Amino acid sequence: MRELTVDLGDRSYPIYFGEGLIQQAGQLFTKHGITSKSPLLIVTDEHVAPHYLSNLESAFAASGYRTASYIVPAGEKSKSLSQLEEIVTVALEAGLDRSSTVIALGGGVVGDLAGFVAASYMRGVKFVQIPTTILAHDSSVGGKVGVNHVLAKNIIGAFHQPEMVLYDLNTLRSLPYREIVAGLSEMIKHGLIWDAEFIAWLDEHTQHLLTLEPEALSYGLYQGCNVKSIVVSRDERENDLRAILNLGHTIGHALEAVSGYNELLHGEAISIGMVGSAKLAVHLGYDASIYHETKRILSKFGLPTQIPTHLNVDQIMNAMMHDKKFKEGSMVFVVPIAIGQVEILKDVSAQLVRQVVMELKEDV
Ligand SMILES: NC(=O)c1ccc[n+]([C@@H]2O[C@H](COP(=O)([O-])OP(=O)(O)OC[C@H]3O[C@@H](n4cnc5c(N)ncnc54)[C@H](O)[C@@H]3O)[C@@H](O)[C@H]2O)c1
Ligand SMILES: O=C(O)C(=O)C[C@@H](O)[C@H](O)[C@H](O)COP(=O)(O)O
Ligand SMILES: [Zn+2]
Repeated sequence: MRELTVDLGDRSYPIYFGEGLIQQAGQLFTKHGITSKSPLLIVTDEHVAPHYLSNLESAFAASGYRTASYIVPAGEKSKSLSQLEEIVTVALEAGLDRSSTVIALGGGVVGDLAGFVAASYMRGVKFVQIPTTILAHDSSVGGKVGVNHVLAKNIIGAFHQPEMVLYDLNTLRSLPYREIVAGLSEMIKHGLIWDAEFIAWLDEHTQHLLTLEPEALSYGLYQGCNVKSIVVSRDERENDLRAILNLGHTIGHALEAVSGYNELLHGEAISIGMVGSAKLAVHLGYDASIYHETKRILSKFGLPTQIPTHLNVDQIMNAMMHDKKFKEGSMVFVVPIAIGQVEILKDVSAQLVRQVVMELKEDV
């Protein structure tokens, strides 16, 4: 079993990576002092529940914990205020109090939603992440939780760190291939923003990752989480450095919003966004090799690098104006300046971004 610590002083927490951790969940909760007279509330989704919910419930029962559970529809549309309200109803009916714990069993959608329930129920209860997608190596670490608004992604939310993260690598075996590919997009992002050696390793192990070879998968997830936890430990509330984790997200979030949150997967949208940021860097005078290398590695993993032609440029530009990095009329963009290194540029011209979006549609 691999282990990492997210270093946040007295709110530090462990990430455990291993096979069969769901079966050990009750023991790990007890080891970490998570006790509760009320039931633990497990939030999951309709694809994950049939595979893993009863195993998790049995593991808790074997350690003397009672559980309640709630299953949301799968997909981005469940990151909504209406789902949050449904879960709060279940929490009240099950008798959760201020000492209770909410558990996310699923991908980033369940993690963000359940985390926001934990952040807001009775003004905050404990939270544990049990990620079941590759993408969730990113979403389960760092404490960003929240839901979407029809006009903008993740616009209602909070920072609420988990007590721990239990990454049971066996769960990844049931992922559809498209979700494996999309999840690897954020792993590549962690290399592009911080670690050129990790990009070289990803390049070498592409097939091992796409086929879920156990040692490659475990190391890739570990190193992705390692980059994320270093950044979060240095700037938990995104005052400055943490914005680098947003590489590709200004364009990517806009693409998700204008396509109705059901066409592009998050990792796919971020892949296109990262190519856009690299293109922007070239327009700003950085070396063209950054763009070619970014596009090459993403394509090698089978990720999209072009905006679907039917999406409207004006709508994409409007959606970008709702980005949380858009401050006082200025577009803030994270751009790669070398492989493994990015810069946060304030005051990027909207005209130039528009040109990049148009080029991304035409694949020039
Ligand atoms: N909070 C953060 O820091 C952060 C970071 C990155 C992404 N996110 C958010 O995460 C979300 C995307 O996460 P995601 O890609 O995990 O999406 P997801 O949670 O929708 O999961 C992807 C799909 O896989 C299914 N699934 C999940 N685990 C499975 C398993 N083990 N076997 C079979 N099917 C399984 C789900 O039901 C869903 O259909 C987005 O909303 C994004 O904004 C948040
Ligand atoms: O943790 C972060 O910080 C990130 O930016 C990680 C992103 O991959 C993630 O998609 C995050 O939810 C985006 O945050 P937002 O503040 O732009 O909504
Ligand atoms: Zn993301």
